[in-house]
Amino acid sequence: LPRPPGPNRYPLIGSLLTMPKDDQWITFNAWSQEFNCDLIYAEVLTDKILVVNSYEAAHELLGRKSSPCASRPQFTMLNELIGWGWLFAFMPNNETWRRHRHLFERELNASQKLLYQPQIEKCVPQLLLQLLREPVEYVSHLRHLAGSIIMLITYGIEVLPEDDPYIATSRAATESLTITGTPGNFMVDFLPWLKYFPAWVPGAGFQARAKNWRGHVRNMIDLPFNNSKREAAAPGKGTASFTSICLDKIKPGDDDAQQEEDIKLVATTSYAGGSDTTVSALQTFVLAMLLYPEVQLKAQQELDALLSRSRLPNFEDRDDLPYFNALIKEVLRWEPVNPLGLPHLSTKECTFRGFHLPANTVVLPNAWAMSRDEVAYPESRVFKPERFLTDDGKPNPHVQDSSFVFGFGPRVCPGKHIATSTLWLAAASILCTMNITKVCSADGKVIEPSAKYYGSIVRHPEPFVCSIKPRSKETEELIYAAVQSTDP
Ligand code: HEM
Repeated sequence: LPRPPGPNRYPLIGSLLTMPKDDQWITFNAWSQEFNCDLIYAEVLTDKILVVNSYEAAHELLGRKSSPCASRPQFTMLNELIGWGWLFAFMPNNETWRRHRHLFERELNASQKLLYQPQIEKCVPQLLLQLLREPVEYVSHLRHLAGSIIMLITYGIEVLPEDDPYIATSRAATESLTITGTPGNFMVDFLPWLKYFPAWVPGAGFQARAKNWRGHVRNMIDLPFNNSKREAAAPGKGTASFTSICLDKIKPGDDDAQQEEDIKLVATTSYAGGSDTTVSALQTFVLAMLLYPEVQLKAQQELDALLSRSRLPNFEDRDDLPYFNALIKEVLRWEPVNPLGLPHLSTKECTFRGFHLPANTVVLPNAWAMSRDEVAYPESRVFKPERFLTDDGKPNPHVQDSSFVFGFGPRVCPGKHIATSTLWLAAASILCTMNITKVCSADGKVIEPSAKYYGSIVRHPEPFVCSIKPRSKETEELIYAAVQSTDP
């Protein structure tokens, strides 16, 4: 059987010269249309790559429990030299991955709301207060929110409002994910034998950078866990968290050290997987509100009708806000956080839709292409929550929702409930109390955001200015009251 269509291949280098360097998901989607096939196959040096450009194909190939593509490719810089290979998001489909994933899902699944919703409700009022005091720094506040929620859920640690050491360490470590996750940044990923070159050899500067990041990653793994363990051991102290609950469940006589190491590494995975991604979605929410004031107003009217501006929203209100729920789905669809998802790897050769896929093919689900499917989402570039609703404003079961942005099958994002809950409550609370509007320059011209994105493994909007102000004196009072009640 043939391989799927793709760019021209040359001996030895394959399609190296035709592979796009930036915004690859756009070129892959364009190739898919050119070849009239939602599967695109390319070879680059020794790597085999399959890009899946439609939801249907991704669901069929990756969505099954027994999918042959449930492993992950190993990148020398990321996994080996920096040490991220310890985190289950980057592990191959092996016994340790299964153990770690099971641990995460056992404690943080959709029905364990009590382990994450109260924490989110506790942290969101702090975000509102920070936005009130220093609106210009809204991106830092969103980062702080995402970090503080995950630290509370995983370790029971309440971080400092500013300059928190845990958040600083984790940010220094996760910075390496953004840089090493961009294909082509490190030659050692294409020529793994370069890893044997010592740091002093010209061209081996990557070794020094890896060593520096390795230190941050080790601190990120050890520091919060050790403190959380100490807190949990003190009688009557410590908030129940993923770590404390898992430590309590260690059965005496089992391999305690191994189990403790598992808990420690799974806890770190939550921060690595959940902080930057959630921030990106929150930034997209702010951008959409800035560009679509009529959507903002409509969501505020729905919130006001339910809450009468007399209290902040909470998770009990979820079923009563269909327009706002559609808005959250649209935030995730409009500009997918991970445009190419996370790479999967096929572990055996297989046949799919009449094509032959060799073993060890890297499979990239093109979430960006899925979000631009004009049949599923007409006028896909426009931010339009109504697309998820029927004419009478109810959720439309016939429209594919935006859950594809969380990936597929056995590797689907296990943090998606925490992510959507965080996005939901933060966005609802902001809309309830604040207006997001464009600002004018000194000469009176409205400053438009570029609405462009940067990054590859996780994308963020380019920095943009906006005004975030309380909607009224009453909504300002609501914020102070909420902060008081969560942190008397
Ligand atoms: C809007 C926010 C988020 C988005 C868009 C997102 C998206 C994704 C995607 C696309 C994957 C890869 C799925 C696949 O390979 O098919 C993934 C994996 C993962 N995510 Fe998320 N995620 C988000 C938030 C979170 C949060 C808050 C956590 C943790 C609390 C988390 C933890 C993980 C983990 C541990 C994996 C690896 C799963 C595995 O390899 O088995 N994510 N996420």
